[in-house]
Amino acid sequence: MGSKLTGLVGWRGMVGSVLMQRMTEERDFDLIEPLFFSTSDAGGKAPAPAKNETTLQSAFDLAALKRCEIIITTQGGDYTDAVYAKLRAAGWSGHWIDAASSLRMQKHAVIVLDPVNMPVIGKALASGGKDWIGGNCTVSCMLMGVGALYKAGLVEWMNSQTYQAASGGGAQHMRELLTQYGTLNAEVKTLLDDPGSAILEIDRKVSARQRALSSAETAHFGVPLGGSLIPWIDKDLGNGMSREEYKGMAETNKILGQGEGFGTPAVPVDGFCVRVGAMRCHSQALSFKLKKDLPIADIEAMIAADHPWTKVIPNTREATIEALTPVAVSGTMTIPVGRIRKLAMGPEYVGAFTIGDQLLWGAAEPLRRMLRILLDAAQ
Ligand SMILES: NC(=O)C1=CN([C@@H]2O[C@H](COP(=O)(O)OP(=O)(O)OC[C@H]3O[C@@H](n4cnc5c(N)ncnc54)[C@H](OP(=O)(O)O)[C@@H]3O)[C@@H](O)[C@H]2O)C=CC1
Ligand SMILES: N[C@@H](CC(=O)OP(=O)(O)O)C(=O)O
Repeated sequence: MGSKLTGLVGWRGMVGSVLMQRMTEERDFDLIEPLFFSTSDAGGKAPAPAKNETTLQSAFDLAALKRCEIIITTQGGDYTDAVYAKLRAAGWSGHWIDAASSLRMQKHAVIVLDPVNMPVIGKALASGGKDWIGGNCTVSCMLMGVGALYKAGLVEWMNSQTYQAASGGGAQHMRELLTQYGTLNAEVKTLLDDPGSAILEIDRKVSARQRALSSAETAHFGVPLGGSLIPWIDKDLGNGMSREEYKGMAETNKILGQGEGFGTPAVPVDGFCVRVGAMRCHSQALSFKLKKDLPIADIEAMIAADHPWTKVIPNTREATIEALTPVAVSGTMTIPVGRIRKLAMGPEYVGAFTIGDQLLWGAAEPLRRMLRILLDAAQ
């Protein structure tokens, strides 16, 4: 083996660039023949990991796509909507690995997060599954942190309150956030430079500038995010819930192979999803009702033993502010879980706080690992 023709679509985007970086670090390109696609530069030069196929193919050319045994796309949902069904209708029976949400809840698709759901992936592989979709970043990062409790069947329900980074919106959203921070700083720079200036005057000027940000300055988030937050992410489902909040319960249960479509009860998962001014880490405060009263030490031990990337942070002020922040986690594969303690509601109620880099475990890494699973299975 070692030369499966693998199509890469979306490789120069933000998620795609992180995927390329991880594939290079893990030497995945040694195991495949990559074929690079583009929606904007067909005929151009493919990037460095290219071997024999050095010309960019059109990402809408079904004949070129059909040549691939595996296609990995991080191009986005509009691309998936435009191409996937046509490609299958044209008789393509290869493996489709996708970061977009479009196909996630379809019956034929598996949401991939192998440290959590390898048995679900293995079962689908054995029965001829071909569609492998990365989960919502918040859900994937949460399950990478506390999946051990779900796997042990301990969770009666879970409430989550998220603090989601600008990167979840895309590259332009990150730029907008930083530009807003700069604008606000510039507004009060002179006052900040004067240690004797009045803080309420600084606050007044910042608030006035935030409210005066133009539509161009808030083009991506719609309202100011720098120095503020936005308690709504993704579409309005019309039932009081945001689509991001809906994904919490739907995707968590589907990843675990339970609930609708699996003939078992779903674990209730609900809460609020909030955009904050972090760069690329999604943080979440979780409250569990467990099915039994377990000592905190046992819960910590289960989480710590689950897989190599999770790390229990002692529930102390020092350890928390050192290791349980987006700044500490950004760009790393570690999923810290801290603030683990019993809640006042009763002995079965447990709280935790977890953080994950939403471009790594939240987007690129589960796709990369699925590629490896397919390559291993073919050996
Ligand atoms: N952002 C996130 O946190 C997450 C995103 N996803 C999924 O991944 C999809 C892609 O997201 P993301 O990577 O943020 O999207 P990007 O906007 O960064 O990239 C998408 C595509 O835009 C085109 N593009 C146009 N201009 C540029 C430019 N200046 N630099 C780079 N690419 C450019 C590229 O296509 P081409 O080369 O063909 O022109 C690229 O593949 C999302 O739509 C979503 O479905 C999933 C989980 C998390
Ligand atoms: N909606 C996520 C990012 C994302 O792309 O999610 P999904 O893959 O479920 O569409 C966020 O804004 O943080």
